[in-house]
Amino acid sequence: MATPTNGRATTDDGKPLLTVRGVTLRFGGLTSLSDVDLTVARGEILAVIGPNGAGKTSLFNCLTGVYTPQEGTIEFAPPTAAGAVQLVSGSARRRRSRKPHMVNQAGIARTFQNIRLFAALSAYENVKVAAETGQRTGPVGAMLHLPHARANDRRSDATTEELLDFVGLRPVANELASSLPYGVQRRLEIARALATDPALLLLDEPAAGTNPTEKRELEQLIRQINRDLGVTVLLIEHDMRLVMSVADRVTVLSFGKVIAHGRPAEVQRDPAVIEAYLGSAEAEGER
Ligand SMILES: Nc1ncnc2c1ncn2[C@@H]1O[C@H](COP(=O)(O)OP(=O)(O)OP(=O)(O)O)[C@@H](O)[C@H]1O
Repeated sequence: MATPTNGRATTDDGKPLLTVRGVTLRFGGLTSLSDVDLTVARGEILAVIGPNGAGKTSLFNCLTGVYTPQEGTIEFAPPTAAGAVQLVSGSARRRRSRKPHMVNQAGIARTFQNIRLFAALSAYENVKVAAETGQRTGPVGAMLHLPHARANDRRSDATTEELLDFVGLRPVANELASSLPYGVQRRLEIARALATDPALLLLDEPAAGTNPTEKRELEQLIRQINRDLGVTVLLIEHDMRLVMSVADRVTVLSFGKVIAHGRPAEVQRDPAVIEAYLGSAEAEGER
């Protein structure tokens, strides 16, 4: 594979990779995120948890340029970049936010709560399309089979094959994405995100809809991505067993606010966290 290099574990692991400061996102009268501060350190696995509607996906959408928060800044500092990249910046009157493809070029890749694969393409093609996005071959170069276009094509093939091996999907490389079982599609989506060589991987509920065996395999895969590829992981997940087992640190959101932050065991016994989850369970029961 054109081995991921952006996030390779380095001696400066622990320095901030992503810094979110004072982010507030409103939809009309509804405040989805309220003055959120969060730091993801290079090399770690950070989980963001919280009851339904707490603002977790909104946060991912702010990080990836889908939404522009009305307040706050987001800074990304991958080890390979000369300086920090401002993903969200600007004054109250003039907000600036990088577009999703620019966020990806900067070194952030994501998966989605509802899987978004190219259903009519094979598993192989899904990953290869992503591997090609980072390359500079234009349509004319590709059409004329120019030498650099052929070299890029070979590189994309190598990356695709190695990533499919990495996630254990080489045997289904030629199957249509839509024909694969749900848990396999989730792994494929992760391989596709990794093909863009990210320093930071955002996983939005990767265990949703998977069975217990797939959950265990996913847990292992997240660890391998972090340890073997040196990719920092920011994870949204409802499955507490998975969160408690893979996360180095956990941030808890409730009604758009950060209510707790720390090591998994600390967060688990934090009264504010217990209250937030109990409250949401009671509200569910009342429906
Ligand atoms: N595009 C939007 N327009 C209006 N409101 C929105 C929009 N996106 C999110 N919201 C609202 O923002 C709040 C937070 O939603 P969000 O999806 O971020 O929560 P979540 O923590 O990811 O929830 P879940 O765990 O159920 O996925 C909710 O009240 C939601 O209805």
